[in-house]
Amino acid sequence: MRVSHIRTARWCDWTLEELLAAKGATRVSLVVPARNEAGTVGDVVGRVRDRLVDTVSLVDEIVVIDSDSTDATYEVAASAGAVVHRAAEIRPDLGAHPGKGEAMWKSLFVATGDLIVFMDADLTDWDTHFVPGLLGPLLTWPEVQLVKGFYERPGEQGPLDGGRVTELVARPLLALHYPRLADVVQPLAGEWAVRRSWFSTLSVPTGYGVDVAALIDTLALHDEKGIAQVDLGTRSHGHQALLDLGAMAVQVAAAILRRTTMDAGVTGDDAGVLLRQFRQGLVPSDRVVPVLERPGAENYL
Ligand SMILES: O=c1ccn([C@@H]2O[C@H](COP(=O)(O)OP(=O)(O)O)[C@@H](O)[C@H]2O)c(=O)[nH]1
Ligand SMILES: O=C(O)[C@@H](COP(=O)(O)O)O[C@H]1O[C@H](CO)[C@@H](O)[C@H](O)[C@H]1O
Repeated sequence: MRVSHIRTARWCDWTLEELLAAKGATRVSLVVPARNEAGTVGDVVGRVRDRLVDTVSLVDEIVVIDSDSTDATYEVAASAGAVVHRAAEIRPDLGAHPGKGEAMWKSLFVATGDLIVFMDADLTDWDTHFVPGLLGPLLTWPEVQLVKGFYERPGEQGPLDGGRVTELVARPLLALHYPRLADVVQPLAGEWAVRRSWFSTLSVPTGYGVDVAALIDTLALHDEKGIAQVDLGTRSHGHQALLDLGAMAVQVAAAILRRTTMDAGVTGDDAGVLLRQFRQGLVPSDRVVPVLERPGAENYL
């Protein structure tokens, strides 16, 4: 049963020449949120700079938002040619929170693009065609506000489908509450692109709920026609431990449920969900998982 139709393309549906012609005076920012990614962020920045900034002018700036790193992420990204900002130092009057979504929200105060392409910093198997692929629909289909990437995920035991949180949390909750998004192949993909004018109106979860929240909010206001997805080929990334993915799952579930009538039950600046996990049998290990959301950045621009 086909429950929805999300317009789907392949990254190679547009040539670079076509995209450059469609781009005209539109500004494009690549934004990379990065927390302790000194091992991979230099490659992400360096290759995009080499292929899409220095050689052709598809990307106008590469902005790395250093999200409270304790390693050399800042220095590595800067020497690879990115404009680097520490999330906590952007608009200090607005406070600072940990998390990927916070880094992406704060990027709106420093990135200058009309179009923003987000890419994770922990990519290991990827290529620079991700960026033109994600820009294709935004540059050529005016009704599209948000473009989601999808890909095959090669694994040691053959291709993996979605990641663990994708398959066990996001997809089941979307099937229950947002069946119109069932066609979205990778709802949590960190590689997506959006019009600044739209993203800056959105409430943004500070943690890992950011990606799915933007998808749901785009559907709510713009219907399926506001969303496109692009096949980017193959992609591999670093993996977190299962217990850490438990915290990601809380944030993804909170972002989805908050958008239904079933609020996750937490509000306010110190909002957090107590997650009790068990290590070595019966040893409880508690953590408070932040599920805070930032109001649309346009309120502060
Ligand atoms: O507090 C955080 C956590 C993650 N990230 C970045 O968000 C992206 C995706 O996060 P992560 O790699 O932790 O997720 P995974 O890919 O392991 O599921 C990466 O570029 C991280 O460096 C971030 O900027 N701040
Ligand atoms: O899909 C998921 O369950 C998680 C974790 O994936 P893995 O089980 O480690 O491959 O990955 C998602 O979230 C990440 C953080 O935002 C993104 O980087 C991935 O693209 C996304 O698939």
